[in-house]
Amino acid sequence: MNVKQLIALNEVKNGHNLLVLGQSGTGKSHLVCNIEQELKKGGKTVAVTGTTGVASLNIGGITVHSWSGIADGHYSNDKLLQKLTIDEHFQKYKLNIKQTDVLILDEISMLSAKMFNQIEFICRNIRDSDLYFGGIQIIGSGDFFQLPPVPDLLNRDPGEFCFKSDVFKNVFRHKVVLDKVMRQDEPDFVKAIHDISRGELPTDTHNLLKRLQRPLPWQ
Ligand SMILES: Nc1ncnc2c1ncn2[C@@H]1O[C@H](COP(=O)(O)OP(=O)(O)OP(=O)(O)O)[C@@H](O)[C@H]1O
Repeated sequence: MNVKQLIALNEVKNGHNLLVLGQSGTGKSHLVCNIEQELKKGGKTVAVTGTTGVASLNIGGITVHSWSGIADGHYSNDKLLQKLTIDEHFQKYKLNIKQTDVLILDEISMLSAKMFNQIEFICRNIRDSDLYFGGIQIIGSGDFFQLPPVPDLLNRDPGEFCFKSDVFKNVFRHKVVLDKVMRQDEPDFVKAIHDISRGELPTDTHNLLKRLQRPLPWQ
């Protein structure tokens, strides 16, 4: 692992909630897998979750929706809590919440504020605690310049970024920004990805993209 990744791992080992940010290819998923292994070695129960099926598969986890029972978000907080308390079909989710020491939320940029708040609410209440997430250690990882949450108006979720939630600000007091792209080592290409992810197109990036233009094979 590189220096920033090691700093992040250390923060986690010290028991802090941690937000890991960094553009595409900076090694966020790589770090998450290492964190999982290290914590498991130390005897912790770690839940590795992502916000989409593909993101979860990438890190060998499950979606946070299937870990927690929030499904597509159509339950109110009280209804979901009631289901987790008395519905036998929800006991596996209740067990997840009760038994987990560390919850990893990968690709957190796609998790809406409403979903984030609901997960926090059920964890706190099921674990009967005053602490955020009922004291589960939370590791969020992602890049808010990548995909945003999908609005779900049917379930009254406008798709606000989770960082807009006050809970988010209080939960993530520790943050590490990974800044070394590990996936590519061509500086021009790395810079181009950085520019484009921020919606910018300076002349050098524009020229690089134009240089890559070629006719499609069937043209
Ligand atoms: N410390 C490291 N040493 C060697 N290879 C690394 C290291 N960290 C990451 N990598 C490699 O760099 C590549 C990109 O890493 P990774 O997929 O974790 O990035 P990411 O930030 O999650 O990217 P994205 O945001 O696109 O999902 C992977 O092939 C990974 O194995």
